[in-house]
Amino acid sequence: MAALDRHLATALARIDARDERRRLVATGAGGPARLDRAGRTLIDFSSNDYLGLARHPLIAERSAEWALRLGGGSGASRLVTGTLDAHLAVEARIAAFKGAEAALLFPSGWQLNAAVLAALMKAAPDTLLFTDRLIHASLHAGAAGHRQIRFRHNDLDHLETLLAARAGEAGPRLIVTESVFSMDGDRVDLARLGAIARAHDAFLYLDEAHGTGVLGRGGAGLSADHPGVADLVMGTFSKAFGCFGAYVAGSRALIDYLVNACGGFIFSTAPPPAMLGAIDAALDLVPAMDEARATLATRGVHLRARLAAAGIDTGASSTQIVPAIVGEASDALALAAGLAEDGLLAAAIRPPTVPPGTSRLRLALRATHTADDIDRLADRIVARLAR
Ligand SMILES: Cc1ncc(COP(=O)(O)O)c(C=O)c1O
Repeated sequence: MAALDRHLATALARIDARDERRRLVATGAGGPARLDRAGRTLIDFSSNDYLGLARHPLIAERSAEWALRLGGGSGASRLVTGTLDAHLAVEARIAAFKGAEAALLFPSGWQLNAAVLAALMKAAPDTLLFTDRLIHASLHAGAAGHRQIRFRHNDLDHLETLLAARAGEAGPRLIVTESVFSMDGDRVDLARLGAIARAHDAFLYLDEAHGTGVLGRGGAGLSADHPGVADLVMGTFSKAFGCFGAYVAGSRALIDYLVNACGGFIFSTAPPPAMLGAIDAALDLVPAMDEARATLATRGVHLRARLAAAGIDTGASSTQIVPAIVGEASDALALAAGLAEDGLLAAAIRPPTVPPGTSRLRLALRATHTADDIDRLADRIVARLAR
């Protein structure tokens, strides 16, 4: 056993002692908004497949068709021989979908944020980096090595105060936030944020991982309803799009810079044809899914009303992500375990993912949940918390 192995074992033992050991559990498909686990079918309130597209036949078929026609792998990075006509065609479709000059594909949203934010900071290391307190872990990875000036979550007054306090300092300004926050389901006030960014000559980086496909004109995200406000918009195809991969959209100059300076793009093999085919099919489907988006919004309104009527805090949620905030980590874990007995899968989210005292169930709704599914969930949460 190498010395490092002993450190790994010690670290794992510490995780065990804190009761925080996580394990991978195999999960199978179990029908619309259902999944199979350990021989049982559960109603799934944990996945991010908001439009129910992950098992859509058109996505699976086109993915298979492009793999059969173009191959299983791309063979090299995009700048060497990895760029196919299909990459350029899909990127042109994404740019049109987002109303942007240009777009670039990445293998995942995590990799994109980690690589793209780092590349922006590299262009001007004296950049003042303003970040919402609740930005995703991948954005922290991108900001590594740089001081973040963090504003209270979605508190734009606080952001303005911080920007004003540094008005005399040198260096460009960069604001990083999300359109829909993954643990709270609340959204940013993009019109006001845009005005603040303009007033302070700040570049606005917007993560639309949870907004893409769900919000905005044709599901193009919140930014689609506020053209020109964000300088850079990223999103992922792994959630509402039901497939995999991620995009960054913005000006031609921004995308050209990333092609030339973003290490996570340059030194990574080009996304494979199967991924491109799946995204291409989802781009055919998503803009036409206004009815599914309306159903999803209605389900959220109904669930929040049911939980509020029972005195359960759902925070500032206004989207398909509804937290049921219960307080202590042990309470959230007990509630999730109880719901699993009832046939309902809902993830318990605890510190450090959320602040202490705000442990919760993160309820992720889908257009394919029925009204009865939502009522059953609300009934069981209310009954279990009343015990
Ligand atoms: C806000 C946010 N950004 C980025 C990501 C990463 O996206 P992906 O799952 O495609 O890696 C996630 C995924 O959980 C997310 O919630």
